[in-house]
Amino acid sequence: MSAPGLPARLAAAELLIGVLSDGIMLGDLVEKLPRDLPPPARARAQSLAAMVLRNLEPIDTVLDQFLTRKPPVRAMHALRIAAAEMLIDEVAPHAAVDAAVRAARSDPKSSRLSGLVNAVARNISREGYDIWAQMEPQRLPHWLRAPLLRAYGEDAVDAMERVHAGGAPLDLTLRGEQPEGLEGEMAPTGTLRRYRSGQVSALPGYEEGAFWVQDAAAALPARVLDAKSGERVLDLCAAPGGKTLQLAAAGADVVALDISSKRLERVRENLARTKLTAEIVRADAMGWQPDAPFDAILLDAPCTATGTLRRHPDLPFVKTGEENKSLVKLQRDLLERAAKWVKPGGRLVFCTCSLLPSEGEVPVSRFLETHPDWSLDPIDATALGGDEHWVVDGALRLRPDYWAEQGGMDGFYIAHLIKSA
Ligand SMILES: C[S@@+](CC[C@H](N)C(=O)[O-])C[C@H]1O[C@@H](n2cnc3c(N)ncnc32)[C@H](O)[C@@H]1O
Repeated sequence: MSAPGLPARLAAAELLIGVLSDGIMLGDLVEKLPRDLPPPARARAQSLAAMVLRNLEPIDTVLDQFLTRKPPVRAMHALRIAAAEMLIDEVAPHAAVDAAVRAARSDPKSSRLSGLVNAVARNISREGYDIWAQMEPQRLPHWLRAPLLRAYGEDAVDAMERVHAGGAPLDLTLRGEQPEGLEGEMAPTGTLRRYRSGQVSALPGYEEGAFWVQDAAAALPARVLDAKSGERVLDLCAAPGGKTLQLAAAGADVVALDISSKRLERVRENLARTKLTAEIVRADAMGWQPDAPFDAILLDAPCTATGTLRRHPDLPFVKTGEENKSLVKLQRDLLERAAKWVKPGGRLVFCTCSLLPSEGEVPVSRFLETHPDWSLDPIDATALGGDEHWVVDGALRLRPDYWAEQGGMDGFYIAHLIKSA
């Protein structure tokens, strides 16, 4: 693979500064990159920054061998990016070293350090590979590692950390047939998985709306709900809309509700591109009331998103775990409200892309204890193309280390609840 152009490298360094120094999420930073940065350079910048964040701890350990003290931030990021390119992305060493030196020189704040960047990057190209081979994957932050150790044990957490280091493939949900020229590996659950990154909007079938980006695990809640043609279904907390599209593609009469106008724009764009329809409602679910009850509700509640670290390696650097408390209350309140909007005999899927039991198993079991008119319908994972061991106490407990050899999957908790008739 050749080294990316200078603009992509400089943009990657800006992204790293935004996450590590300013505590801003990558997604928000990418939106603010210069408009004239071409899409391929934008995509490359994002993937370089993500690669560094996923492996920051081991990359810095390698760099420590060649640095007597930490250089200023821009030179440090030039070196981190060069190390990631050489040691992880298999970029030819001379190209990565040259690009790092050019990046350092191009900025007045780091140009006087270009000699140091050159020397250290060359050292990595000679000796870094052997050191890298000894490195353990980056550890999760304590606020997350501790509850995951309690929930899943050390081997599972180690396995999750190994998968996090490798990032995520591109997963696509197909609207219908696989478009001609769109290559990928069909996962047993029906997701098309691509191992090469790149610009999604340039893929065959994108313009025609033949697919949308959605992690294999994130595609399962709508399949569990199994909406039928003509059913009135509420997608509660819908944006950016992957599940809305699935429900609409199944022929359901979908109301897609979310509090965020900005995120609902993405739902509108996705619906327009895929030529699917849904009624969009911008509202706070805590104050909204439907005109009539629904046959089924899919509640994808806001959560810590700790199941998505393969795709969001910035999260451990930006979040502290403090968010969990208010989210847990919101999840409980949303479930309580949504339950009232389901017809007798109707169904509700509650899911979160969290690995924390406090955002999955706990609220659902409390809900069932206090609502005798509701019961848990045990999920048959094999009918979805999954494995039996994904089911714990009748619900799907998906983990990033499942399908580890194929790039893993998002962590998700998915429960199927039925209201008595
Ligand atoms: C996990 S995301 C939903 C992802 C979406 N279901 C999908 O598949 O693309 C959670 C969503 O909940 C929304 N949200 C948070 N609080 C809300 C509230 N009080 N009422 C409605 N939506 C809310 C957020 O704006 C966010 O879009």
